[in-house]
Amino acid sequence: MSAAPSQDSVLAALATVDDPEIKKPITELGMVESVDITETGHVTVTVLLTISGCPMKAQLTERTTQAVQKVAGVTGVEVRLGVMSDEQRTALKEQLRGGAPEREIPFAQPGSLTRVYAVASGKGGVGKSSVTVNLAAALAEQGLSVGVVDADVYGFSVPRMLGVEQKPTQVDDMILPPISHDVKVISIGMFVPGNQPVVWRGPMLHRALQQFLGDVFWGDLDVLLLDLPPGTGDIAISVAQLIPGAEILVVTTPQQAAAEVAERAGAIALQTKQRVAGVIENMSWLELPDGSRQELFGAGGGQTVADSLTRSIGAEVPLLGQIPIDVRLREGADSGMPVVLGEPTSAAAVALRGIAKGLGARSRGLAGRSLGLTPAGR
Ligand SMILES: Nc1ncnc2c1ncn2[C@@H]1O[C@H](COP(=O)(O)OP(=O)(O)OP(=O)(O)O)[C@@H](O)[C@H]1O
Repeated sequence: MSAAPSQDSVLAALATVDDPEIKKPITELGMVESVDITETGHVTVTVLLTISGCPMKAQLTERTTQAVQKVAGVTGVEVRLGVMSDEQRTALKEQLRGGAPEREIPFAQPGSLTRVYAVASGKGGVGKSSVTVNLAAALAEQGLSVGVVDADVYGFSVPRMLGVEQKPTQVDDMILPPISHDVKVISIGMFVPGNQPVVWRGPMLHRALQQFLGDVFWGDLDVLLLDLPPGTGDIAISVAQLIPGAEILVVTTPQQAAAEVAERAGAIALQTKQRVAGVIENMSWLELPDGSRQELFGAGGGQTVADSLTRSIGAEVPLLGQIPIDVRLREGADSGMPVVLGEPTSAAAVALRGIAKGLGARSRGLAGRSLGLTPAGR
């Protein structure tokens, strides 16, 4: 019988295993808590995860097992997963940053001229993503430099709607976003394999958003649109923390029930002290062949939300536009060609371009911002 393997040989094998997310050896990250080796060569490794909801558990366990199995004298491997304490996590974060300050988010800097719009809705399926991609494409068509962050982690659909198939390119620690229809796009969907659901919790979502904003090379953007998940969840609060100057665009349907929920999504601005740029009503009516309008989802929801937000926030929240139901909008979303570009004369495209024109015409915000100039003669 061969001799039992040494701790060192097992640790050397473990040093070849990367954390699937951070891509650094798990030994360097302090994720190996203990290695127990019996006389018969059975190895038990305890690996600490940063959070309990880590989506890569199975992958990490498999790779760790494989690495240790290769060590001479190992007769069996068991990998146990634990979770780091807050102190261990803080130490890890500091180690990863190497003492450097957290990467700055350009849009949160006092001199930033980029207008950031967080597109929110109360309910899912009201057309938030469709509105986001069409506004982005229309703004880019106006000649503005536009970026979109698909932060709708549970229903990321922006890449498909913009026809983006390529992955972002990584240069050192910088991520270059793919560009489609002149719009720079980044989505959580580009970082999960296949069509897997994202099961991340608040802190991980916050970190992902922070990376999308700080590590992605956006260049000098005129407008950045963020497609938020429906509701009033963690991401909306993260946006408020990371880019306090982001303005909120609320999307609703005309339906009263949808409007009430949309109002709550908009009212979060009260707590986060953000500005609500306006309300967009989608699926307002269906135009019939005789030119008459059928109001499938009722009427008035958009105006109701705008009025009630105006009252609760105490500042004018306008209804920016009404977008009719248009099968060409849906077809464009499915084929990756936004309706504003593919069918620019359709009623939905005209309405969307009208809203984009209003948003694009607003000057890049300078009011109250430092120009970084020093008076001459000082
Ligand atoms: N005005 C419209 N006319 C026709 N179809 C529309 C319209 N607006 C949206 N749709 C379609 O409705 C569906 C839902 O839209 P979308 O995915 O944009 O909604 P969402 O609010 O972003 O949903 P989720 O929150 O679930 O991501 C899509 O199939 C889209 O093509």
